[in-house]
Amino acid sequence: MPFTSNASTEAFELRGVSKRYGVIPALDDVTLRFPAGSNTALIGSSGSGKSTLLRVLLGLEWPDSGEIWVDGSVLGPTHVLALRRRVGYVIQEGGLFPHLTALGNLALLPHHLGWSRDRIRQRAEELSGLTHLPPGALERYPAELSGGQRQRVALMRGLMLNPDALLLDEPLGALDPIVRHELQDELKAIFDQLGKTVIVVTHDMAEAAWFADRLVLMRHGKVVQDGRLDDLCQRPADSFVTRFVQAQRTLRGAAS
Ligand SMILES: Nc1ncnc2c1ncn2[C@@H]1O[C@H](COP(=O)(O)OP(=O)(O)OP(=O)(O)O)[C@@H](O)[C@H]1O
Repeated sequence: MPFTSNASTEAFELRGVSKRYGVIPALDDVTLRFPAGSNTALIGSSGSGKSTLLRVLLGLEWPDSGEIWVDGSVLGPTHVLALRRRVGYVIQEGGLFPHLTALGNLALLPHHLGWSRDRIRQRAEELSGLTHLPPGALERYPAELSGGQRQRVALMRGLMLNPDALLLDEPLGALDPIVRHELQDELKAIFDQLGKTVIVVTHDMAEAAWFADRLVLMRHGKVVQDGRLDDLCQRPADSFVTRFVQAQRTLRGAAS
């Protein structure tokens, strides 16, 4: 089931989705649509349910109630393997296997799907160009790469199978400000170039607005506001949105 470019079908949709861990509501009656080809940033305080939202879209967790729709069909256990091949998932600090080289990490899933060594290397080299991974880095182990290089490899791993969508959970959270800034530019260029459905989780509103026109702000498992940066700043849905916006301290503000 390829992701459709038909505007009437959403790439992903949550319909009244709730998920609890014990007494904690990680997602509380969330309804959201993510059109094919759209870029969305999920923001919110720690523990507001952003990662859980990505995980239920991938079938890594199942909602207690409500439905997940992917490309016009309800997501069920039988779709999960196919879905994993069609959706690249990138997490903070990459989640690379330390005992495998960068290429070994990239090769895992394609190898399992029967790709030849040549095809895997060719795809890895193509993606090295796209993500600006330096020559020779494919042969190195994760511990021999910088944080930024590891994150590039993690992104490449997410892109290996040319997925229709990318779900990124704090992909730049662990990087120093200069590398983070560089990778923000590169990721944005990659999103624009590839035109995939992208959902990115970040704590940083400026980064969220850089990646996506649409910002979804969450709190205690609920969507508090869904709109553009301007809407959140100029027309906050409630006092939490105002506090969240004001908490994003600018350097200029800090210096004055
Ligand atoms: N496997 C789990 N077991 C128990 N509680 C969990 C589990 N996963 C998440 N939670 C809880 O569910 C809530 C939502 O967690 P989630 O990781 O989705 O939030 P988040 O917004 O991504 O947070 P952060 O920004 O800190 O990563 C939190 O209160 C968290 O402690």
